[in-house]
Amino acid sequence: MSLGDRASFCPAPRLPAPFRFSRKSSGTALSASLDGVTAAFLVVRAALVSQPARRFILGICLEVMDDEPKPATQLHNSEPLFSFGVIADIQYADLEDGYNFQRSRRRYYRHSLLHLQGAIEEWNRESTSPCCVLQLGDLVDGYNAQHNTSETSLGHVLSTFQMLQAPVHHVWGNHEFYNFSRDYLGNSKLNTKFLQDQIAHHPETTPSDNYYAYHFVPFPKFRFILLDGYDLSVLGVEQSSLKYQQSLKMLKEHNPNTELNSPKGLSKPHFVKFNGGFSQEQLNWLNEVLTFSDKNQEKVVIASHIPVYPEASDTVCLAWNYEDALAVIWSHKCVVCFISGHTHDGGYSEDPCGVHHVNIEGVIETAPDSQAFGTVYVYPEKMILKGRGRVPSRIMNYMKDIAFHP
Ligand SMILES: Nc1ncnc2c1ncn2[C@@H]1O[C@H](COP(=O)(O)OP(=O)(O)O)[C@@H](O)[C@H]1O
Repeated sequence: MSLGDRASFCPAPRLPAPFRFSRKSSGTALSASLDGVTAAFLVVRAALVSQPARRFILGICLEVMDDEPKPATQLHNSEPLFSFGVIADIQYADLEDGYNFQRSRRRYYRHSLLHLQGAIEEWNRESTSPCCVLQLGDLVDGYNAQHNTSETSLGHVLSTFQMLQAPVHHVWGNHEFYNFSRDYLGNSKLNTKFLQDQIAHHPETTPSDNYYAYHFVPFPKFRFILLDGYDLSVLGVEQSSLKYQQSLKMLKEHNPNTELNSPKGLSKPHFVKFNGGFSQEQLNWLNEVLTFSDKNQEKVVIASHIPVYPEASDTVCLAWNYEDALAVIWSHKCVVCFISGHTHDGGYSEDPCGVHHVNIEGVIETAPDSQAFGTVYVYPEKMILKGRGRVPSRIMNYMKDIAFHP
């Protein structure tokens, strides 16, 4: 990546002094205060130091600019090639407001449907219609199962989605599995695999039916990949199945707690029942698709319910084998961003290989007077996420140099 790419978004005179930077939008991670002189020094230094350090320093500068949501008009004034919508963790249930497990965040079960409706109305009003919407999982809340309202609630959410003038791609989250079995989901409207694209003469890029993942091309040279973060999971699968047994073994090896949803005392707190992982079979498939995308000089967007990059997420929310997913992603140069949900608090970080990890703030924990969704505008040299409400706007530049091989 040339200095020019980053520096155009990080001019020294615009750096506030002192300023605060954060690796996570929740503000719970690395943060520091630097004065303006130090900031200017860092920018100059960035041109001189090694590539990884340069990326890190310039990444900080970019994040400083990204901390405040900005209107899209201030970010870019030419027409995008295309755009797409993102929304996460709607978790609808016809229930009074409640709280998360720690009782630290209010959950607006009923209002989440109105938030979705508001998002759809805005996407439909956009001058450039989004080519699609990525629904990042947890569409209906697990409480529906206890109230016998799983199908009714799913029906309400899906009929709301029918107002959308663009196709929606559904990712599956843990709350899908609290309500439905994997077999049920596969036969439901939440299975949007029929929207996948096939790559002629490359059968290795066709996903197997053992996991719910696929890829599609919304615009020439741009490929979107939906991943199944509950491919290895004890949720939604028959206890007699081999996958259940393997998943339970993996979970228990890292989590000795009686309550497997509890991360208490764990050195790897993401080994909890409400997370899951990627099978080697799915990772091999991902590797084949990314290999094709590299050769075909494509830019790739990956969508998953569960995040894979610790700096951008609450560590308790990461995929069990997030390191394996990162190793595949980092061995290719085509991936621009990894967009996920699950954390509800959101988060962002650019990793050392220039992949932007974006966790979209959850609708379910969004107060009625706010919003939580976004539109990503795709340009030849970058993507710009225009966040609404508590979703911050982000600039995601493309890497121009070769892939980093860990
Ligand atoms: N620290 C914890 N200890 C025990 N159970 C937990 C803990 N955190 C979450 N859970 C349980 O895990 C499940 C998923 O938690 P929830 O907060 O609903 O997930 P999500 O963030 O996906 O909405 C719920 O049944 C919840 O009660």
